[in-house]
Amino acid sequence: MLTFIGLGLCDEYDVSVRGLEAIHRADAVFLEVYTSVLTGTTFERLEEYYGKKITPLYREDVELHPEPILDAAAAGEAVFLTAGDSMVATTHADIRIRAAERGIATRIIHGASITTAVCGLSGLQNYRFGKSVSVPFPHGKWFPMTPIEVITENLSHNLHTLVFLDIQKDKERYMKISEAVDLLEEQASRTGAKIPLYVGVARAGSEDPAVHAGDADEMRNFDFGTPLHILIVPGTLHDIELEYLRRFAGLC
Ligand SMILES: C[S@@+](CC[C@H](N)C(=O)[O-])C[C@H]1O[C@@H](n2cnc3c(N)ncnc32)[C@H](O)[C@@H]1O
Repeated sequence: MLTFIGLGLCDEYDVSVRGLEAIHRADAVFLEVYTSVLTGTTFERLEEYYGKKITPLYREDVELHPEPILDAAAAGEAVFLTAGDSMVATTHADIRIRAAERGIATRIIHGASITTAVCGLSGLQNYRFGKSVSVPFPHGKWFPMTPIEVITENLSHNLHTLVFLDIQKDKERYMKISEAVDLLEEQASRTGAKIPLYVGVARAGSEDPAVHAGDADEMRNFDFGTPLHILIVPGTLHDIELEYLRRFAGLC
C-alpha cells in the first residue's frame, strides 16, 4: 500500500490524526522535499515527532527513479509525505499512476494546502480564482513570460491569480515576494500590461503569518520576513474582499 499524506503548512503538528496514525504504522516513510517545505520545523524534528526514520526524496528520486518507493509499497506499508496537500500544485499524480500499474493499492490522506489557506488569510473568494502560475528563478537568457500571460488572461476575465514562487531546495533558495514582484513588473513592462494590486502572504499556517496588499512599490518595501512566500494578483475586488483586505492586509 502506498499512502500519500499531506502534512499541512508549517510544522510537525499540522498532520491530521489519521495521517499521524498511518505514519506510525508505516514500514517505510518518504518525505518529498522539493515542491514545498515545512519551514516551521526541521527534518530531525519530524523524525523525532513521528518516531520514524525518514528518507528524503528529491525531484529525480520521484520523477526518474521511483522504484525504491514502489518496491517498499509493494512489500509493505509505505507513506509518501508532502508539505501542503499531496496532489495540489505538484506532479505526484504520476507516481500514483505508476503504483496502480504495478497493482499497488494507494490512498490519500489530505492536509491543509496553501491554495485554500490564501483564501482565509486574504479574504479573496476561492471561486473567483482563475488558472494559477509559478514564477521561476530566471537563469542565463531564460526569462519565461508565462506568469504575465496567465495574469493578463485572468484579469481580462476579472479573475484572481495565485502566483507560486520558486524553490531551489539544493541551494536552500526560496523566492521572496519582492523578487517575484520585480520579475512580474519586468514582464509587464515588456508586454505593456499593468498590475494594479498585489496581495502577498508569508508563512501561512504558522503563528505569525504576514499578509499585505498594495502596489508594486508597497510590496517591495514591506518586510514579509522569512519564507515561504506567495502572491495573489486580484481581479476587481468585491465589497467584502475590499473590506477584508483593508482590515487584515493593510490595504489603504
Ligand atoms: C508548488 S506549491 C506546492 C503546494 C502544496 N502542495 C500545497 O498544497 O500547499 C509550493 C509554493 O507554494 C507557496 N507556499 C507553500 N506553502 C506556503 C506557506 N505555508 N506560506 C506561504 N507560501 C507557501 C510557496 O510559493 C511555495 O513555493
